[in-house]
Amino acid sequence: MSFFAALGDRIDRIDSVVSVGLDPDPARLPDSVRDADLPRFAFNRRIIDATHEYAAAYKPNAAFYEDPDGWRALRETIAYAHGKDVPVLLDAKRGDIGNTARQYADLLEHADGITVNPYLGGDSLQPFLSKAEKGVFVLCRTSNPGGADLQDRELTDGRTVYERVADLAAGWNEHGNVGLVVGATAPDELESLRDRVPELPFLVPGVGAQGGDIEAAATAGLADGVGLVNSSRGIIFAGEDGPNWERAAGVAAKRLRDELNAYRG
Ligand SMILES: O=C(O)c1cc(=O)[nH]c(=O)n1[C@@H]1O[C@H](COP(=O)(O)O)[C@@H](O)[C@H]1O
Repeated sequence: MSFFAALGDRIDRIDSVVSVGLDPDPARLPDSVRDADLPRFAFNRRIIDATHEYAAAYKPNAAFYEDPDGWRALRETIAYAHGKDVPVLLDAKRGDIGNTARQYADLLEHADGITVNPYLGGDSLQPFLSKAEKGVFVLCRTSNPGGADLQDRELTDGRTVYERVADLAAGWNEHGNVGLVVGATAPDELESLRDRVPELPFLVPGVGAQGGDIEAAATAGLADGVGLVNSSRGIIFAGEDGPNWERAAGVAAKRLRDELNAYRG
């Protein structure tokens, strides 16, 4: 089954579009997991136990795993999430010349989808796009303050760079496996992109710790009901190092689901 068909099924089954970001910052891990063989996996496993009934997907960001133990923790995390029947989107933001991109695309062996960077153009993304059953989310209008520096620039044809990316991504969607990454901190752009590429599901990060717009995320993020709204720190560190940190994560995931559902209608 294709990534978006499976994601749509999961969204319908649990009535949630929440993506739980698994970004286990080592400096913030609770004491109770620090002595585990793989502390990041021990943490993620307990977060997954506490949140899976609200999680349409998990999104581990590769930055938190790029060392030998980290890769082991990531693989265990993905397998554990799959054991709970939750798809996993690897937030890797990759993009490179074809020969290198083919190696990066092997990252998709274990995950169900990936985030990619369009800066090197269409050929650099082919190794990802050609994996028809995997989801490929193209960075379009990012949530960080500097996202505007390049992405909002106007091109000679009057389009902004992020609009051009959206148009290109729509053209790359030969297998129906392409989505866009659009931050909730840019609600106007989010809404105009929904009108521009109505068929593309969005991954919308930036709610929670970055203070993004939940209403815009819930209304503009979805294409025919399919899309994801991600919170990482706002869920996984909701209880910080308190004794009930897992419970706090579960409560935060449920709260985000309910807030989004109030606007999903
Ligand atoms: O691709 C992403 O997921 C992403 C794109 C973007 O524009 N902004 C953004 O915050 N992200 C990621 O989404 C997550 C947000 O984390 P929190 O701010 O803790 O919710 C991090 O893993 C970011 O790298």
